[in-house]
Amino acid sequence: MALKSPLSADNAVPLIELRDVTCGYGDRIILEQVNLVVPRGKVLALIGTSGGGKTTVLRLLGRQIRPIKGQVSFDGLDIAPLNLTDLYAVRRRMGTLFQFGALFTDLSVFENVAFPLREHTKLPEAMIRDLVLMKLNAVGLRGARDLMPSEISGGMARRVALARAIALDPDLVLYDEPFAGLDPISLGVAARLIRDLNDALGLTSIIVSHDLHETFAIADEVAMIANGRVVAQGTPDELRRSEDPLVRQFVGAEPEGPVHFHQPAMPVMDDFGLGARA
Ligand SMILES: Nc1ncnc2c1ncn2[C@@H]1O[C@H](COP(=O)(O)OP(=O)(O)OP(=O)(O)O)[C@@H](O)[C@H]1O
Repeated sequence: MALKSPLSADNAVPLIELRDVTCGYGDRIILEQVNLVVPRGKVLALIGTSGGGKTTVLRLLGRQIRPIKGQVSFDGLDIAPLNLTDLYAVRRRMGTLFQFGALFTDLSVFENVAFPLREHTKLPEAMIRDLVLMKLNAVGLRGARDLMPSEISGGMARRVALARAIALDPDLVLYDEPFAGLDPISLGVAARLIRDLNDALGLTSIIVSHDLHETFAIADEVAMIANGRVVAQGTPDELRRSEDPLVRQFVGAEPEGPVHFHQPAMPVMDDFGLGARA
């Protein structure tokens, strides 16, 4: 398969589309009839309650899990029937930055960013060097190339992970909690960088985050997932102004509302053995 599908040039085709997707783990349904469109060039934030299924959406896109029903399309291509070679070609077009960046601790900053290039290409060393330094420059860390992960701050580590995520010039970058554990300044820097790289490199980005303030500041669109469904999708302003009780509860951080606080469980009396004693 060609690295880019013939549909790549067609801007009318969204880069990502989930159509009526139902999926879960074992017998447990997590997402039900979810529809989600991510237009090219945009930054989409996925927000919602813990355990609502945001990371599951990212797993669907990488086909780490498959839908029970419905279709997941990348660049107009249904990814469910792809053979492994074609699936890997699609995955190469997706960069990922998962929680805390997870750098290889025994590799230098330079080697961390070079890793995907060495794994997935046969480029000569001189070209790998240039590409790595370009990516490190883009995140402001060209000067940190020889440091080890233990010698850099958490914010710097996140930026190295970002350079690694874009090493192969992906079309799509998936961020799962990219701001977790960062101080407010590093968080602001990381958020701005995600936005700037998205625009400068012509990427499309999906960010799963609980940091609504930073996420709303950089996202073009926000989709909220609750109770297994996309309950709202719109611009940050549209979500802020939403009258939907679910959205208001979450965006306004109100403890009471339609989002369930408790995981479904047997009655509390039964769990503590009190039901039978009455
Ligand atoms: N591999 C798995 N096997 C079984 N259940 C899983 C698995 N991964 C996730 N789940 C369950 O699926 C639900 C959705 O998980 P997911 O990680 O997608 O939620 P999330 O919205 O990303 O949550 P958070 O904001 O806490 O990261 C959770 O209830 C979780 O327990």
